[in-house]
Amino acid sequence: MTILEKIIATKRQEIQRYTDNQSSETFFSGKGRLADHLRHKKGVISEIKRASPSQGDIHTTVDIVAQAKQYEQAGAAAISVLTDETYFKGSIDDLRQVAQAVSIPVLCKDFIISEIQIDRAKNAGATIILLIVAALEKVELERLFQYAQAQSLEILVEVHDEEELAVALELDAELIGINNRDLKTFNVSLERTAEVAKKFPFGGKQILISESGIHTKEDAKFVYGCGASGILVGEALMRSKDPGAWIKAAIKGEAVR
Ligand SMILES: O=P(O)(O)OC[C@@H](O)[C@@H](O)c1c[nH]c2ccccc12
Repeated sequence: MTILEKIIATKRQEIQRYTDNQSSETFFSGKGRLADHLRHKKGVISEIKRASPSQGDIHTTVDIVAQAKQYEQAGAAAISVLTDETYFKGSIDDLRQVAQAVSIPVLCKDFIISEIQIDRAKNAGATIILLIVAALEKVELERLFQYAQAQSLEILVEVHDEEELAVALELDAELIGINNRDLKTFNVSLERTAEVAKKFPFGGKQILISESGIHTKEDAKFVYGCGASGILVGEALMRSKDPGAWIKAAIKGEAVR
């Protein structure tokens, strides 16, 4: 069993137990669209990530609201919040707190396999959800994609290779993330972005986001140079003493395509 299969199996059990789905209050309005931001300028999607299966604990005691506000003040394009409890030590309440505290788009970062999770993300204040091509059958992916669209959510479709990119393009996804980390082996290489970008239809409505393993300003520059409009950064920001400075430097280091 790969780690991805293990996470999905756990998720199937977890969603049976969700009880907090009744909230009708949303913090949706006025946050804007990530796609609109990234169409005009390069951006950093800054992540709240307490722990991960590959790194173990990263920063479990973090004040997530203070961290999110620092991201926003530094000019982050959006904030990503890990909501998986078992493997990432996150929670839907983390997302709710962050969504209330900031006025930029908020991504619910989880392994979504059911509409229940999409409702829950929206109720907590997410404006973007993640759908991982490698985690879903094509019919499920299509169904969840359409469901999220109908809820006016933005959808980041995550791919890892050319074949998965083709699936994302078939869906007509606007936000496409290339995960530099292979969720089956945990291997990380920024070359993934370079490789998959060769097949990316630049100039159309699709927006490329490079995800994972971006640690330095040079890394950011490299993937922006491959054509990424956005980068998704977790660990480097969670370990940084000054995440605001990191974000500003990454934006400044942008390479023009
Ligand atoms: O911490 P990193 O290497 O900067 O990575 C952030 C983000 O890309 C990563 O958390 C991620 C990308 N896709 C995912 C899917 C599920 C969980 C986590 C992820």
